[in-house]
Amino acid sequence: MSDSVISVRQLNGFYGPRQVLFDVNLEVKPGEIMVIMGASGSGKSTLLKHLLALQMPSSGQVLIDGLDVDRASARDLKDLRRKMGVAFQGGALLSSLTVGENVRLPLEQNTKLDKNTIDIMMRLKLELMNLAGFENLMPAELSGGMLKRAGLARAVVMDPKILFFDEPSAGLDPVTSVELDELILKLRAAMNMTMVIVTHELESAFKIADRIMVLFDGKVAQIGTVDEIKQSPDIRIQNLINRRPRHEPVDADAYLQRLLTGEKR
Ligand SMILES: Nc1ncnc2c1ncn2[C@@H]1O[C@H](COP(=O)(O)OP(=O)(O)OP(=O)(O)O)[C@@H](O)[C@H]1O
Repeated sequence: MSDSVISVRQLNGFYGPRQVLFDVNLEVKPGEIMVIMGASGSGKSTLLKHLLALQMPSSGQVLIDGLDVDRASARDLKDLRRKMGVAFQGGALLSSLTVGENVRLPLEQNTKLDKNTIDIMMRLKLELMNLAGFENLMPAELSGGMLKRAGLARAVVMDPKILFFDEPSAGLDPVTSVELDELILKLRAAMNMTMVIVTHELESAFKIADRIMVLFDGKVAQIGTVDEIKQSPDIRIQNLINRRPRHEPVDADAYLQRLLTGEKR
C-alpha cells in the first residue's frame, strides 16, 4: 500500500498508433506540490489528461486517491472527479455570469447545499483568493491576474483533495505572476491540498514546487526537489533551466577568435 494521493506506474500513453508517454512513473504525496515541466510537446498535457481520468492508459496504471481509474465504474469516476479541482487555461469563467455566480456554479451543479451555505462558501473562497467584494463584477471587468484568481476560487470551491493547475503564470506580468505563486502557497497552507501544476515558468516552479518532474519526449528525465533539479547532471535539464537551445549553433567567428587567442569560454 502506498500513501500517495497519485500513483502512476509504468504508464504508456498513445494517440492512435503514436506513443507519446513511455513508462512514466510518478508518486505524489498528500499535501505535496508537484510541478511538471518539459519542452513543448514533451507530454505534460497528455499526462494531465491521464491524471484527470480523461484519457485511459494503454498499459500501466493510474491510481488517484487509491482508485485505479482504468478499472473504476462510471459512478466511482464521478465521485473521484468531485475530489479534483481543475484550473485550466481553457476553463475560463463564463462571461455571462458574475464572478460570484461562476464560483458558485460547481456547488450548485454538484451538491444539494442551500443557497445561504453556497453563498458563504463562495465568499470564503473569493476572500482566500484576495477577491472579497468582487462577486458582483462581470469577468470582463477583471484584470488577467484577477481572472486567474477567480478561476482558482471556482476550482477549489468544492474543497477538492487535489488541484490541477495548467500554466498559472501564462499571460501574466511578472509581478502578478509572483502574487499568484504566493496565493498558490497560501491555498496549500489553508487547505492542505495536493497540487499538480504544469508550468513553463522556472522562477514560479522553483518557488512553489516541493518536487519537480521533468519530461522529455514522453519520458521522465528526473523527478526531484528544486535543489536536485537545479543540480541535475542531465544536460537536457540544465539546458531547460538555463534556457539554452538543445544544440548550440556554432559561431564560426567566435570559435576562430578563441582558437587564435587561446581564450576559454
Ligand atoms: N489529440 C492529439 N492527437 C494526436 N497527437 C496529440 C494530441 N495531443 C497531443 N498530441 C501529441 O502528443 C505529444 C505530446 O503532446 P502534449 O500536448 O501532451 O505535450 P505538452 O508537453 O503538453 O506540450 P505543450 O507544452 O506545447 O502544451 C505531442 O507530440 C503532440 O503533438
